[in-house]
Amino acid sequence: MSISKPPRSFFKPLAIGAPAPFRELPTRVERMIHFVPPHIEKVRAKSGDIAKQADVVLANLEDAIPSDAKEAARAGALDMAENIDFSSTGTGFWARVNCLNSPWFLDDVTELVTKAGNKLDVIMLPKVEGPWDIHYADQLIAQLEAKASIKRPIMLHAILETAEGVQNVEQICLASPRMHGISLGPADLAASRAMKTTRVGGGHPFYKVIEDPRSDDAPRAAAQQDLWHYTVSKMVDACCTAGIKPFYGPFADIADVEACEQQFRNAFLMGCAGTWSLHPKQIDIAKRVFSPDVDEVLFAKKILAAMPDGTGVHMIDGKMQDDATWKQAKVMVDLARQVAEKDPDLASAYEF
Ligand SMILES: CC(=O)SCCNC(=O)CCNC(=O)[C@H](O)C(C)(C)COP(=O)(O)OP(=O)(O)OC[C@H]1O[C@@H](n2cnc3c(N)ncnc32)[C@H](O)[C@@H]1OP(=O)(O)O
Ligand SMILES: O=CC(=O)O
Ligand SMILES: [Mg+2]
Repeated sequence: MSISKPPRSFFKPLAIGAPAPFRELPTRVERMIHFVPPHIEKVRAKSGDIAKQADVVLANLEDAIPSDAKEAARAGALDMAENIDFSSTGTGFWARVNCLNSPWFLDDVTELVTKAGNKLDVIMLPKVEGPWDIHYADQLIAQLEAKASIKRPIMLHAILETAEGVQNVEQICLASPRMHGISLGPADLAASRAMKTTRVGGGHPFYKVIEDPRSDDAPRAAAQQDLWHYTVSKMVDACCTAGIKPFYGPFADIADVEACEQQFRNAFLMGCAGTWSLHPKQIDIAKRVFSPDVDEVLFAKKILAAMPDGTGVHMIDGKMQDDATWKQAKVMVDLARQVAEKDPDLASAYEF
């Protein structure tokens, strides 16, 4: 016997008076989720300007906030909700709460939902291990939404950062209509898996493939491989099956902008919708990488124009096109249209 909810119940609010969950995710460009440490007044003061540049601004209450600054960070997040105008730029406002087994989770969620619930788009939930974590947070948020008469449902975004979470990622994605997406958490995940790296995201010089021995005894060529390929692939498939969005997570070598850009680009090509930015200079990198390439968009537009009903076979610039490549082109052009609405320069480059 199945223990999943009957289809008619899946979209019912979990508390009387709570808003009904979204049936479709709101259409939003979310190329980067910019992390702000809200307990630092100087940085918080800049987050109004950051909100004009970033697609999403997130008040971080979890890791990177010292335990004696947790209350200050929570108060800072409420201050951001009250004093920053996110709506005029269509910028998302998110908060990363402390994890479920911490002493701060309950107060984080209670205060955020009851005091800032009409401003908050998404709660990011760290260290999610299975669908049971989502069910608990889902029910609690619904009760608080009802109590505070919140008008629109607050979504949930899980971080994939434990071996158990990776094992259960499909059920996590399908656990609730409140789910917005999943981000890869390579630091906690590396620790959970006992991976032998101190890096946060990106490659590792010791994780590589080398060419066969050479007859001239010359040094053998080697190329670093992607430590995160398996997890990102699994996350993308699980998210797309559930109709939610996959994201890359943090890249902590702030000075190495080239490696950051490459890690972001790999994630973009594999299907991720966006990434995290930890430092202002990562915002522009993410914007560049997660906006589709102009030449690819122009080529995709040619495919759509050549096959108005999306069927048949055509040759364009020497390349075979058919119903499948039409769908690939549509992914590219649909995203370009969304990006173009936010970015007039790209709108003209994409020739909309
Ligand atoms: C594994 C994980 O969980 S990752 C998620 C948790 N980690 C985080 O959220 C980290 C967020 N980022 C930060 O705290 C900081 O960027 C740090 C600690 C990484 C680096 O900070 P700094 O050494 O101060 O960086 P730097 O000196 O280059 O900063 C340049 C300017 O940008 C500002 N700045 C730095 N980070 C941010 C940020 N995230 N948002 C807004 N402004 C920022 C600084 O205040 C500074 O401003 P100023 O020139 O007016 O003084
Ligand atoms: O929270 C993020 C991580 O990499 O851990
Ligand atoms: Mg983490």
